[in-house]
Amino acid sequence: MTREEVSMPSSLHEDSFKMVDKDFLDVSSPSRKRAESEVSRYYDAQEPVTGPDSELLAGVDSLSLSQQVPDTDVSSLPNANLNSNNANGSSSSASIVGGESSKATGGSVATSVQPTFPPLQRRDSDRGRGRELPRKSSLSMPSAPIPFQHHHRKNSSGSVPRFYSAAAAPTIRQPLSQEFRNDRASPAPESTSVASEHLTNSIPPFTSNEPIRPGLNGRNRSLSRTRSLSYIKRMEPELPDFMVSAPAKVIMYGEHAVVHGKAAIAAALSLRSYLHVHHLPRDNRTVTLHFADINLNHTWDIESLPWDYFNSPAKKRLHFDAVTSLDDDLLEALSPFLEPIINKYRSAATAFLYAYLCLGSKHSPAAIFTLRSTIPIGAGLGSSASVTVCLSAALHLQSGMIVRPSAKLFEEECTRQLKRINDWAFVGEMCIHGNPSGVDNTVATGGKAVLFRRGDYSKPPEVKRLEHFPELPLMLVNTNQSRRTAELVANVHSLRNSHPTTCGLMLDAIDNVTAEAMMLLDNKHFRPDDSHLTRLGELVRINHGLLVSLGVSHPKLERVRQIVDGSGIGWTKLTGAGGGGCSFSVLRPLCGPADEAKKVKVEETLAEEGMLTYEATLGGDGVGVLWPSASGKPEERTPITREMFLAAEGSEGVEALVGAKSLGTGRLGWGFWREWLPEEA
Ligand SMILES: Nc1ncnc2c1ncn2[C@@H]1O[C@H](COP(=O)(O)OP(=O)(O)OP(=O)(O)O)[C@@H](O)[C@H]1O
Ligand SMILES: C[C@@](O)(CCO)CC(=O)[O-]
Repeated sequence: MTREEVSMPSSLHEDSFKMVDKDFLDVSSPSRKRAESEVSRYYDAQEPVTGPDSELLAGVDSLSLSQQVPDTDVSSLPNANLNSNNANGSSSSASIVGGESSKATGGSVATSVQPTFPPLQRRDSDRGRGRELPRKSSLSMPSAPIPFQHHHRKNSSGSVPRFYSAAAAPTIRQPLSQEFRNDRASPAPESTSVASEHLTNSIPPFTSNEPIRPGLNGRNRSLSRTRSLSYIKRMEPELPDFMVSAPAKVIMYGEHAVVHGKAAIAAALSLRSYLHVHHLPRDNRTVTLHFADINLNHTWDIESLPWDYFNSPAKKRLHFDAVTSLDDDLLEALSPFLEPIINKYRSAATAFLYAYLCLGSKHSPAAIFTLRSTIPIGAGLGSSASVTVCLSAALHLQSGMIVRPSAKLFEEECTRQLKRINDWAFVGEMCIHGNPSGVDNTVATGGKAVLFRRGDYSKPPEVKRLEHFPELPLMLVNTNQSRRTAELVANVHSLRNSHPTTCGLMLDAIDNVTAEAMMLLDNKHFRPDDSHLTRLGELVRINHGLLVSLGVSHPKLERVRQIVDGSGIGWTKLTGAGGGGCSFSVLRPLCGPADEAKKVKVEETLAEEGMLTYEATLGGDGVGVLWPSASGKPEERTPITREMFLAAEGSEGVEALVGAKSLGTGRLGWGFWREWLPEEA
């Protein structure tokens, strides 16, 4: 699909609104006029355009779509021939469902950020965030065989789905992608794909006193080597253990409105989820999902999962498919396998199993997926998206469908891999949220900051990276009031249905706020001084007021606002879905000890009322990988085992053990998919 490129005169307002709303492109649209006059009034009140602000204005010219990555036709991808490999020899188009799935979007999600960033510091004690020590995996499987009866049931379109016997089901053997083949030829260890590394590592060191006999092709080998190799092969895991990680996010402007086709600005936050993937010996055919933070620990027998159903030509989704809705039949096929999991967390397990079955095969390696997160759960900071990005990245790496980031990974391929991770993280978000916009998983995948808009859910979103996103003085507050994103999103939908005109205007107003903020935030001449911060702060306050009117605030959030407003230290807004969870305040520059004292007083008051205060760093890296999960110099690599990961104490312990700050980035530390050369360790 070709992205609509709009050519407009590069004036301040026109350029800045390009990505915000199609309405803005129409110079006569009321929303465009409103925002223009707002912004003009602001700049008229500033210094003349020859002063420092002229630089600010000039920088706005840089807001354009020109950096968007062009769309890519999937047929040109090295692994586009996947479908033709199925057992029943069906043609490639037969196994792709939906015309749209055959296209890659080219959405630009990769970012350019500083290599490391300080972890978010909790101000209060680590209350309530202690982590479990290792628990024994429970092997619980549905006793009934795979339910095939639902295959005969009518689907939503009224047709009777086909029955797929195991024999007729295609066995999809994934071909080596081009990058994999290239990388195998390359001696550089950091450029190997997951699968190629597995091939080189899978033969263990061998020593024997047996006489050497000539083997095939004249090569020497011993008999016991042949015997022990088959034994060792069974006992050896197929792949080394590895880890992936993805950040939390803060929505600065536009939450909820973004679900209704408006734009939002969001940035990655320095809190992260970490997923450890431990591979089991080949003769073990189980997969375990251990979400340690929520005490979810479940094991499935790989071969008894409904592979035939997921791999059937009508249902099969491929790595490069952009799936924009969940398949009810597939969900139903999964339900017996999810029954043993408590209701509250079933959606998180669904997110895993759905992607596991779509992206894997009966032959997927046996593994334990263990997740721990430093992100408060259900608090508006995108904890669910961070988890689904980790799951998506891990499953793609495991199947060899993406390669690890390295200096040799050219920019287009990096963007393509990020897109795959993001698209499948969105599928996980659909399992957890129901109706996500996709902004959370997009930021958690690409990191730094984005302007995001999804007008048409059947099409890829428009994403613009905010290259110049500034370092902002923010204070994050967690009200500790739990809530569910899915419910709040549904509430706004029903309010809009009851009051379409009024709610429509409020959503337009939020869109205007985002448009104005965009001009300040994506500007290399932005100065976090009083005048620019005041402007941003006012927009924060206006956006919060509109969210209150949409009914997504909470008395505790209003209490935070009251305390911060009362002290005069900044401007406050809820972030994420609201209904509790977190707020953030843009802080005024602190001028001397009196201001400092006010801030300390605010923090104390909030702590007395049971709320946690964080100092946040925005704009960090997106999804990253630690392959293998080990630390130290090449000659003394120490594996980071699942047990060590589970035993790490609290968020600080996790950060100290596996955080990018402690392990570094580059070949021996965390690697991030970025569109620039990673730093070598
Ligand atoms: N650490 C975690 N371990 C396992 N599951 C998690 C974890 N964090 C989040 N989840 C899943 O995500 C759900 C919370 O998602 P929800 O969207 O309600 O909150 P959020 O993503 O933190 O907030 P928002 O969507 O407003 O940013 C949990 O119920 C759980 O299913
Ligand atoms: C409330 C919402 O806008 C943000 C949640 O972080 C929902 C979404 O965009 O999916």
